[in-house]
Amino acid sequence: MAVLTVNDLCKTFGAGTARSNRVLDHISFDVRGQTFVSIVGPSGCGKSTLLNIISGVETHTSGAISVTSDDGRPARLGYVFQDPRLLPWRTVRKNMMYVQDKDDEVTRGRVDRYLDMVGLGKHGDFWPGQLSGGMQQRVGIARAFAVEPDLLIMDEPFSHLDAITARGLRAQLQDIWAQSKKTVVFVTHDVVEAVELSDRIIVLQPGGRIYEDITIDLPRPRRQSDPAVATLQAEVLARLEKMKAMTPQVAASV
Ligand SMILES: Nc1ncnc2c1ncn2[C@@H]1O[C@H](COP(=O)(O)OP(=O)(O)OP(=O)(O)O)[C@@H](O)[C@H]1O
Repeated sequence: MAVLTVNDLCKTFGAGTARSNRVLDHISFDVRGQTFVSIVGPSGCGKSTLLNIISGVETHTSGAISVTSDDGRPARLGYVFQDPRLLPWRTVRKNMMYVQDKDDEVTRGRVDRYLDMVGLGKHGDFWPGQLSGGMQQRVGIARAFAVEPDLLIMDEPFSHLDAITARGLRAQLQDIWAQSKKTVVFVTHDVVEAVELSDRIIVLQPGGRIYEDITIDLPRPRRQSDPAVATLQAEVLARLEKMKAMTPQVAASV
């Protein structure tokens, strides 16, 4: 069943003015439950705008979008941003509990379980300021999964981290995702990252159209050192280079 359905979606900023800017142009796709889908594309192609529309902080100009739960209740969304936005005056565990509806034993147990999954089971009573940037982002990831969302939106969660930390977090994200099988929409600039993590990659092109919708059919867990992963990464990168060559104005913006 589709958790996210995007149907003929358009977004124009400043519609009807001299500065009218069409950012998403008749986009249609859906995301089935328990799949990990990445949205990639050059800077300015509308990735963040699409996420903002999915999460409801931005309106769309036309078309339709819906997020559904599997049991008919209002769909619950979870978010992981570039910056984990932890409240510095709350401990790690209290940051995790802050976004939960209930403060009962089941919820506390779930929060501790997700903290464990990201390797921070012993850090629940730490203050955010006592953690490294990578550890803070792990808390952000655990916090989002612990909400048990119908759809988890991740907006370039590793882009502020150094390459080694990001690689470790990608491996951890794969593990936590394999255990929880949440439906994820993940935005990234990084095709290599997208191939490592995703069941499917939707490539947006400048002007906000879907250029390609690529199925990534590789066994998990995937590691950078795996030749099959590296081969597919090279192939998808080559396809993006082709897109850039076809739209020369992109080259300057990537
Ligand atoms: N609130 C807004 N008002 C007007 N224009 C906007 C607004 N938000 C975004 N835009 C424009 O929409 C286009 C797409 O922006 P968006 O941030 O969605 O792209 P992106 O693919 O996420 O880029 P990046 O990868 O650099 O984050 C850009 O031309 C941007 O200037």
